[in-house]
Amino acid sequence: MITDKENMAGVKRREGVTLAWRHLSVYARVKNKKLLAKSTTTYKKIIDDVTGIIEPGNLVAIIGASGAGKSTLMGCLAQRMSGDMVMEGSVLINGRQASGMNTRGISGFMHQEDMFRGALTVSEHLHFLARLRLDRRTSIAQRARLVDDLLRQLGLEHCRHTRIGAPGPGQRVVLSGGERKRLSFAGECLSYPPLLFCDEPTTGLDSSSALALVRALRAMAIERRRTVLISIHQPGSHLVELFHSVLLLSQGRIAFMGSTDEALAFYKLNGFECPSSYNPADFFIKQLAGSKTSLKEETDAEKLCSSYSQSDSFKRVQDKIESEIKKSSLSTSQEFKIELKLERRKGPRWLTKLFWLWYREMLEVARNPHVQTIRLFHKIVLAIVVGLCFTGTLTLDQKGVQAIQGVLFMLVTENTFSPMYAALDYFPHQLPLFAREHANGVCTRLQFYISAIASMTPVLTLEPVIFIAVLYFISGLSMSLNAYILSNIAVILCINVSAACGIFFSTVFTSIPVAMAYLVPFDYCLMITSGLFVKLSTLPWHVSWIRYLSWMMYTNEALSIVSWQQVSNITCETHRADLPCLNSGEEVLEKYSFSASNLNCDFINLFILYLTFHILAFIFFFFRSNRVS
Ligand SMILES: Nc1ncnc2c1ncn2[C@@H]1O[C@H](COP(=O)(O)OP(=O)(O)OP(=O)(O)O)[C@@H](O)[C@H]1O
Repeated sequence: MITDKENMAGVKRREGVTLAWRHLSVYARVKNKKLLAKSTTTYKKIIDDVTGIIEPGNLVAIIGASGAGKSTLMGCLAQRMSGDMVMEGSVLINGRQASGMNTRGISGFMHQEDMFRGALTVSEHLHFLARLRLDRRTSIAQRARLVDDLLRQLGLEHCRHTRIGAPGPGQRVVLSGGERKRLSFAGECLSYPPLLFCDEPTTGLDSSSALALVRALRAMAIERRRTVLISIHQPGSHLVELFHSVLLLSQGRIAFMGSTDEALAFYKLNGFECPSSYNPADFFIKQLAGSKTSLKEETDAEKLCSSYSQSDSFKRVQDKIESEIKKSSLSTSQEFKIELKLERRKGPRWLTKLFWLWYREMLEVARNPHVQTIRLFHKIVLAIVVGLCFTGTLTLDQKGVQAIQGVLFMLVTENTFSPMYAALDYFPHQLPLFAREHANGVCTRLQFYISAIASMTPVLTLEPVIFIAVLYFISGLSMSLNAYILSNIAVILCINVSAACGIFFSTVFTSIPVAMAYLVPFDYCLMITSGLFVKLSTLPWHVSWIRYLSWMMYTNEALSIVSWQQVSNITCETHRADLPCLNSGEEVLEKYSFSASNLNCDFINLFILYLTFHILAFIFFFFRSNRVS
């Protein structure tokens, strides 16, 4: 077993915390959207005036039928409620009002549905979590030992180098359900938090895996004096024996809280005797899920809840809470912080976290090479097809002017639309996992956002470089080295602005189809004002401002300038004076309302658009992730 000394270098052993809650009610905010009238909000009561206490060294199980409110109560106690929930009453840690920051700082939360980055191996997942969550003074050797010990203790050693895998279409799940649960538990055990919440940890496990997991939880509670609260559907009798206490929940109310024997005695007192051959948990749930026989009559569950609120067991709970509050009033808030070891904890440095988050994202990109390979293959094939269409047409005469502008426009469109639509999926897809990691203190919103963008940038740089190289080579477009480099910079900026715009739309709208519905007309406006279809100086005043938002226009102008500014003689095939003839690159630029002096401005404007889209996207991401978490 790993000792606390090894776990947190320099940090003294934690004494454990007492979690209590008084008159706690939780409501779900339900918005009733109406088509033509103002939408209204109603509140649905999910947890109804509950009071309870859990002391250190105890493993307590919330037992109740499906929909009883187990997950909601646990989320509320752990201060990890979803944004549409409202809480009333108080949650106390060591007798003091718990704040979200304090609770999350000292607790771990194992969710009902596990979520991982499927491309990582079991060992990598734990190593990353250790780097992102443990005290910065934990040495590399200590971290490695901690991970090794956890893998051994939880029977995950045989799959330490196995990829976790991900469920879903086109994905492969490699770890079994039980291994995923144990891995999820291992992640929470890394820092051995004084408070551990596990929402349905045994769901989907066979009885022996469930037993092993609950035994590990019990051992953690006893040996390390941790406070462990789990919710469980229908535990087998061999599991019930392992709980120090059960919290029986029915429709958001507590029907009993205490040891299993006390619960059986309480039930008996209320006229419900558990047959000796029965699993107590099944018996409890059977009564809790009982239905009304008439409108006036109380259900068995309601009777039990009312009886419990008058019982001696409930009074004892109240007395314990009172005594906790009294004890806490004797200490100062500084002493409280010291008690929780909050002030001594030194999390990883901001930039260190950012680096590991970025590294993890890059590993995911590298581990999914087929996605990148398909994208690169698509680019190369398209560049070849476009290049072949223009072969032999890119001459310095009147027909060549149109062909060269066509090639340049292809560069713009190909590096605008596909990256923009591809980016729409990224944040909605990552948001649930981010919300969990954020609540567990793994990363801040800004760290997550920057690491995600930084991991996309290498691909968004490589793709246009390859596309331009193949297209220019096949089509035979000749230009100076300087012009070639500037073209690359313009197109790299273009693709990154497009992706930033896609990300912005994906953070504003909750669904991808809705985002697409708004993005398509926006694209058309940008394309029409890009300079190819209509002379910009002739645009009517009410739409002419759109071109200032059009990165397609800036890129088109920059590419046109670098391609034409050095050209001084364009052949005029016709000698008829009444037909227009472009004699120089300057005249070509003039035809499209472009000016050679705008080159630097185009680059700067592209960069400003890149920053603006990301800043706006981050603001929307901030508020949206708030709602999710
Ligand atoms: N955001 C919400 N809006 C409206 N109702 C909600 C919301 N979240 C939960 N509920 C309702 O609250 C009740 C309790 O839900 P909760 O998930 O806490 O139950 P549970 O006991 O954990 O169920 P299970 O064992 O099936 O996971 C359910 O009836 C559920 O439909």
